[in-house]
Amino acid sequence: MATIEHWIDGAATGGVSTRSAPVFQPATGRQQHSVLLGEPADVDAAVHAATVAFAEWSQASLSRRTQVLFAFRELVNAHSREIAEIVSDEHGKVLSDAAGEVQRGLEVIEFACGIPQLLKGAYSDQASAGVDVFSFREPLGVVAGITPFNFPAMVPMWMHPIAIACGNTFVLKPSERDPSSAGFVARLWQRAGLPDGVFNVVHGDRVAVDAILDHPGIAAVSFVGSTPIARYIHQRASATGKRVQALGGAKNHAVVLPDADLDFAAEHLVASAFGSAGERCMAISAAVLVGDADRLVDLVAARAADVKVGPGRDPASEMGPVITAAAKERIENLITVGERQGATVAADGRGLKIPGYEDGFFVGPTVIDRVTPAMDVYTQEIFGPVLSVVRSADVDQAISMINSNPYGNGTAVFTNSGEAARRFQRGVHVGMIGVNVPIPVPMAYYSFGGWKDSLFGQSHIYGPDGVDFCTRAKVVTQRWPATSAFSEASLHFPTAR
Ligand SMILES: NC(=O)c1ccc[n+]([C@@H]2O[C@H](COP(=O)([O-])OP(=O)(O)OC[C@H]3O[C@@H](n4cnc5c(N)ncnc54)[C@H](O)[C@@H]3O)[C@@H](O)[C@H]2O)c1
Repeated sequence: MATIEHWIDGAATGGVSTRSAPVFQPATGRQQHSVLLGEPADVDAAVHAATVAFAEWSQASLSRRTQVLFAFRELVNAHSREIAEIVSDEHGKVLSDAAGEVQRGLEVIEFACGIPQLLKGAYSDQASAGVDVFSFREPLGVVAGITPFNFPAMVPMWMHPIAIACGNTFVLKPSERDPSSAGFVARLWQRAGLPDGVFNVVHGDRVAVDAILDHPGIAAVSFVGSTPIARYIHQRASATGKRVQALGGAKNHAVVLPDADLDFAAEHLVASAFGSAGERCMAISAAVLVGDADRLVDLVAARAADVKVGPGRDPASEMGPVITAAAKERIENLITVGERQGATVAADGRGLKIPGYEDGFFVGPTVIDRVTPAMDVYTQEIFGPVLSVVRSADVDQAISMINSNPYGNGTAVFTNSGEAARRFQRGVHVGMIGVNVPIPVPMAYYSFGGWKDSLFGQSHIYGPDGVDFCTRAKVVTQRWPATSAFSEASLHFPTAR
């Protein structure tokens, strides 16, 4: 059985790693291969390669950087089907979802293609004082990315194309549950002409993560994953003086107001809650219903029962399995606890067996009605195909429910009232808001991130904020000729005109 290796300084390597973890195929429940678990010395080797490569890459002409990025974009596009197949097999999501994830990654690469040419500072005309004052942005050095299992191709692509476009070098620590696309992408970077050592992959668990967080050669850490780990990463990386952005988990509410088109709302609730088996940071996890809740619950439960669950590679499947046997057990257990705490199960996905895939980690679409904010199924991030229905008296109660929740990733409102939508947008404490659409999918050209426990660190990820995160400004004040008449006081403390 194959073992997935690290990618350091332009080559696959086992490094000093002796530990490995099994990688399962969620549809069959069988082990597909293993992945090496990196040691601190493996991280050190990757950081060393990235540091050496930084000397050349940070000085590469803007035209060269742009050409490499365009070539990388072409290669990812040409191999998008293969990347999607790797993702679908290891993660379990249906092939169309995996292909969609690669497309979103491509959009970030396209955004990154323009960065080298557009990376600008500012100029201040101080000609009267005989000086020029200008600023420019420089890359930081070695940037590390630590990523979750749920978008194994896309989330790393939120990070490395922008970091590399800005002139940094990169060390990626992907999720150990679906690690294979990282090495595939590394080879595409190499074929695109990226110098060896600029993009490296170290697989592993918390041992490799801690080695990254403590490594003095790493300037910045970008993390996406669950809230407890995001909080930990932010604290530990900050303690060692690194720039850090850490995106955490989510509990996304969608509020349906009485004037909304209920069929339309039901369709979107189902697509958002059960797409990729609910393993999306922007999945709607709680539907807050104001008004005719019974009718909407019936519509959603009927649609949930119609979702075709099966292996990701079957073109008929609309939803695949969840990532691990442990995730299946945790999700099913939460549903049972919800029932015990007084909720009613309107569509039940527990114990689902798919013919021919009896050992797969399948949980069917589940709708739990009459959930209250005190129940575990509401307070915990489920990260599975479960939609909780909470009934609310009015929009203000719904807003205060959302704001009392520690997560602040995204939310949505379904209504035909512009005034209610506007009140909702202004009132909620979250980072991404959908109006008559589910939680918006992040786009490449604007920065995004959650509020509260969904984002640690000030900077958001990708888009313009990603460029700021991956660079720092230098301000130059210069006087030519060196001997020209100049008054320091006139520059910094101009006298009244
Ligand atoms: N906010 C966003 O945009 C966004 C996007 C995608 C996923 N997510 C979140 O990611 C989570 C799902 O992904 P996951 O289960 O892979 O997250 P996770 O936090 O378990 O793992 C993320 C990364 O951290 C590492 N890690 C795990 N435990 C660690 C520990 N104790 N010490 C150090 N490192 C550790 C993992 O190896 C992995 O690379 C969900 O909470 C989801 O909401 C958020």
